[in-house]
Amino acid sequence: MSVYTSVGEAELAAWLTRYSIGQLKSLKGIAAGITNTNYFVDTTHGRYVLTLFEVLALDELPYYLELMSHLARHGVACPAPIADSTDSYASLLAGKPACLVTCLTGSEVGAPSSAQCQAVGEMLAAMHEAGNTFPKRMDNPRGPAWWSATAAGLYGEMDASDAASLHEEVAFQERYRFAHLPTGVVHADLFRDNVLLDGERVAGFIDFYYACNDVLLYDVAIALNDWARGEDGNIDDDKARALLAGYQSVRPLTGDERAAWPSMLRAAGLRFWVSRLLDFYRPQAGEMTYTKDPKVFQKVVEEHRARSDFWL
Ligand SMILES: Nc1ncnc2c1ncn2[C@@H]1O[C@H](COP(=O)(O)OP(=O)(O)OP(=O)(O)O)[C@@H](O)[C@H]1O
Ligand SMILES: N[C@@H](CCO)C(=O)O
Repeated sequence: MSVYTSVGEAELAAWLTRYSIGQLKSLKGIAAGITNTNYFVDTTHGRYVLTLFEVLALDELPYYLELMSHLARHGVACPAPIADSTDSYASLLAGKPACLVTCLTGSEVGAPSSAQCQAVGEMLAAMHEAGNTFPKRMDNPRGPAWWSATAAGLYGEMDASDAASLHEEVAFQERYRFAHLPTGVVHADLFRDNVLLDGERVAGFIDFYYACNDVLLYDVAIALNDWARGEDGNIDDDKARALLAGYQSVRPLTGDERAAWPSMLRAAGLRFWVSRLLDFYRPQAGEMTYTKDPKVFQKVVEEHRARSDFWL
């Protein structure tokens, strides 16, 4: 259940007068999602998605909403934010920062086919290319400095062999410098639950709230570690190759990127291993998240360590 903030029809109708999207017909809470409150909003002009932000503040939203607008304008499949009469994408509703975006077709796919993985890889590369002309910047709040410091605070509470494995990975990554690799706008959380698919077509990437400027290859590795991972936790070779083939059909990897790829797959796994450990050991009071299993990403990292074929 993810309607944390209730909005009444009268309150919404009054807020909608700032938009040029017709009259409110109905609103319906969206059950999926864990961070924000989402509603489908039907007006006389069509269907929109209303998001009330439960964590981000109003002044933090322009980077993300302007990025989505930029990407949609460039033909990347993602929701387009709707501007109000002050030309803003967000304002307060029921005391929360809120925005309206276009409603996409399609749905989340838990067990994607290789063709769907290929389509996601291709759209990710299109997103990276379109991001080249986005002028705003955002540092990655969950980069190497973050995961090293966060892991350091958790070793003492972890099982000794898990802590040793985590420490080994943090130390391994500290020896790598990815600064020479191509950078740009990355989604940074392109998991299966953040993509709507319509058959084999990507209907849209959603949830851009970890997007930032970072190494492009990192985004490919994050996506592959989730999209190609089967129920047994192992990476499926066909899906991994398909995602990479889709990506490279738009943006072929450079020689430096190919050389960095095995370490980058581990770095991308480490980031989610650490964030899931943090949620597990330090659940935030009042934060509306349920803990996802850190072991899944420990296994991903340890498998990549032992791997010899990286699908390139
Ligand atoms: N633009 C959109 N068009 C159609 N459906 C959407 C759109 N945005 C979100 N949804 C639907 O709403 C659900 C919840 O959205 P989302 O996953 O963004 O929730 P959240 O709580 O904001 O984020 P998260 O769950 O990742 O913390 C999605 O699974 C999707 O089904
Ligand atoms: N996609 C993340 C959660 C949101 O950042 C995970 O599965 O750990």
